[in-house]
Amino acid sequence: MEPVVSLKHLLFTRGSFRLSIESLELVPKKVYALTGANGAGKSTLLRIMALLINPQRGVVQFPGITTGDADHLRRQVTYVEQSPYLFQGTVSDNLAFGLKLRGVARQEQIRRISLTLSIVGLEGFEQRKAKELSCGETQRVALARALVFKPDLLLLDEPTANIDVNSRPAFEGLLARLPKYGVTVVFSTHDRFQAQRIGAELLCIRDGMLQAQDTLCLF
Ligand SMILES: Nc1ncnc2c1ncn2[C@@H]1O[C@H](COP(=O)(O)OP(=O)(O)OP(=O)(O)O)[C@@H](O)[C@H]1O
Repeated sequence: MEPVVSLKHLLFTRGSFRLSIESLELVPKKVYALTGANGAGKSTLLRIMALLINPQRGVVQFPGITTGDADHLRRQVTYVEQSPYLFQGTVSDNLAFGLKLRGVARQEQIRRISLTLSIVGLEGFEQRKAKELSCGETQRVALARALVFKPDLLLLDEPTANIDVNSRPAFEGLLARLPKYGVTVVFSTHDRFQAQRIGAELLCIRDGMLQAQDTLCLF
């Protein structure tokens, strides 16, 4: 099976920090949990895969995504930050913004927004004010805002960090279901047992080095 993303001979340095990955291939429609201690390089790796920062050496390829050009590729690979920013206006406004920019017709916008909100468990939230949502709801809207583009690869930086323990199982269930919609998910977490609960494959980084994929991730 062709990987969604493939990293080869990657080296990224920033001051004394060094992220080095000889080879990593992520297969389609799977969930990966990226774990490791503070400062291990999780966010850096996600941002490299999101093409937001460039490594000094090595290649990041997307053989599983049929690309016309760099813009097309950026649309198929979406990244959600740990504390996502929703702008003022409704939930629907937040989801429609990128669709409008991409020239999606109004009726199709409405259809996709409603479908995506139901995927993240926020049916009927279209007209809710974005700034009046709880942390957990904000996180779901941010996820919906990324999913509405139907990405092939979804990169989430600590998506459950601001979600309380009671709401966490529902959010984890949501992450586990995403491959059903054709998405490959990579999310970072400090909770290595979360990978087990979600049925995600564990990717462990220690001091900027990716550990062998079946290694117990202790840090
Ligand atoms: N904007 C930046 N400028 C300079 N150094 C940075 C920057 N962002 C991160 N770093 C450094 O790069 C290294 C890797 O950071 P990164 O954020 O990738 O780690 P992480 O595993 O995501 O950490 P955490 O679990 O604390 O979020 C750290 O040493 C960090 O201090």
